[in-house]
Formats: sequence, C-alpha cells, structure tokens
Amino acid sequence: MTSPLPHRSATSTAPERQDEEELHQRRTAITALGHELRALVDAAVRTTAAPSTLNRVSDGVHRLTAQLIGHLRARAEVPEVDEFPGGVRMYSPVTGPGSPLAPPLRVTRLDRGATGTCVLGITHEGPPGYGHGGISAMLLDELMGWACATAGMPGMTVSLQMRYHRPVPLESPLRVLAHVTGTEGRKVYVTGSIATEEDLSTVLVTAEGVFVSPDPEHARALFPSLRSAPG
Ligand SMILES: CCCCC/C=C\C/C=C\C/C=C\C/C=C\CCCC(=O)SCCNC(=O)CCNC(=O)[C@H](O)C(C)(C)COP(=O)(O)OP(=O)(O)OC[C@H]1O[C@@H](n2cnc3c(N)ncnc32)[C@H](O)[C@@H]1OP(=O)(O)O
Repeated sequence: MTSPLPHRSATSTAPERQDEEELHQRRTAITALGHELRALVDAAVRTTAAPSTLNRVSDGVHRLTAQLIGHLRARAEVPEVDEFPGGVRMYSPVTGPGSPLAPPLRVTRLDRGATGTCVLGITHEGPPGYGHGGISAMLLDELMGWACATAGMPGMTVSLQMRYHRPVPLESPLRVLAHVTGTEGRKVYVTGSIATEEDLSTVLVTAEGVFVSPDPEHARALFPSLRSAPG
C-alpha cells in the first residue's frame, strides 16, 4: 500500500461496490481538502501581505471552519475512512493526505522495511532553509513503525535515537528508509535514514529505534476501537 489513495477492488459484489465507491469519494474529497489546506498553510507562513489582507483571510477561514465543526468525530475514534492498524491513515500528520501538517510522506513497503518519499516545505522549517530536527524525527519514527508492521510486529516507539549529520534541505525530494534489524520477544530493533533523491549516498540523518508490540490485551486497552488483529 502506498499513501495517499488506495485502489478499488475490481471483483467486489454490487453493495460492496457501492460502499467502495462512497469510500473512494470520501477519500478523494479528504485528499482535495488536505491539498488546499497545505497550500493555505504554506501561503500563510510565507506571505508578506498587509495586515488588512491577513485580517480578511482570518475572517474567511473562520467562516469556513464553522462549516466543519458540526460533524466532528470523538477523540480516539478511528475514522471510517481509515484502516487501523497497519493500513490507510487519512489524517496521519506524517502520511495523511488529509492532514495539513503532513508533507505527506508516500510509503512503499519493503521486506522487513519501508521506503518513503516526500518534499518538506517552509511549514517544516527549523534553521532558515532547512528542515526542523523534530520533523526529521517524525518522518523516521513513522517509517520505522511501518517497517515493524512489514515484519509482522506493529509496535509503538519506546526509544528513538537521532543523529543529525547534515541539514535537510527544504523543497527538495527526500528519500527516507527504514529496516528491521532484529527482534527480541515483543521488542523490534529498527534503523532509519534520510537522504536527498539527488544524492542518495550522502546520508543526512540516521536513527536507531526500539519498538514494542503491545500484547493483545494491552493493545485493546490502549485502542478501544481496534477492529482487527494487528499484522
Ligand atoms: C497491537 C496494536 C499495535 C498498535 C501499534 C500502533 C501503531 C502501529 C500501527 C500501525 C503501524 C503502521 C504504521 C506506523 C505508524 C506509526 C508509527 C509511530 C509510532 C508512534 O509514534 S507510537 C507513539 C509514541 N510511543 C508511545 O506512546 C509508547 C508509550 N509506551 C507504552 O505505552 C508502553 O511502553 C508499551 C505499550 C509500548 C509497552 O508496554 P508493555 O507494558 O507492553 O511493555 P513492557 O514495559 O513490559 O516492555 C516490553 C519490553 O520493552 C522494553 N522497553 C520498554 N521501554 C523501553 C525503552 N524505552 N527502551 C528500551 N527498551 C524498552 C522492556 O524492557 C521490555 O523488554 P524485556 O521484555 O526484554 O524485559
């Protein structure tokens, strides 16, 4: 599976097709809104417009927000458009096509690993012109989590050690990599790295992480809306 939009099955029965059609429409609309929100956020943090323009835009955005807040889901409720665990997360702050925070990272599963591509924008800036170190940690944490899932052990981060070797450029295609290096009981050891697509041999950031796959009872207590077994 790669984010953002999953494919529809060609072999479904009629009611399933209808459900799938509706799901596809909702995901498409969520993706379109996410795209516009990211453009808005990018323009908002980059603009040099006059205060009168900023005030006018604030009023407009306030009115638009009011159209959405009558339809909010409960905290911890898994969105109907998602597949949790181990699948589509439409609003993930890392991979979610519907999230204004997400670059979004496009993920491809590998054998006991994963690779992701994205472009960071000015919204993700730390030092002028470069990515924030916390954003690099976020990209790696997520992809290393996907690596655990591909190894059949979806887990939560208990330790993430970051090393920043070179600054990560903004507005430049990036390649993120993660691999499971070993397991010990419910613990999964994972490594990750970030490089630019232009120069894959120069590693900018590396990480080592430990993830723990909660036992089923603990997982159900943490995630009451867990619908299926992880894996
Ligand atoms: C089953 C459903 C799982 C769902 C997992 C969730 C997401 C994955 C879903 C899909 C995957 C797809 C994509 C990935 C998406 C996102 C990835 C982002 C990941 C995150 O953003 S996630 C948020 C930040 N994360 C936390 O919010 C964790 C807070 N934490 C806890 O909630 C508990 O920690 C828990 C429940 C994890 C384990 O609790 P527990 O009670 O089951 O485990 P326990 O304490 O017994 O430790 C067991 C063994 O881990 C060792 N150990 C413990 N801590 C250690 C440490 N710091 N360093 C080294 N080793 C450590 C112990 O020493 C022991 O080792 P030993 O067995 O050898 O004694």
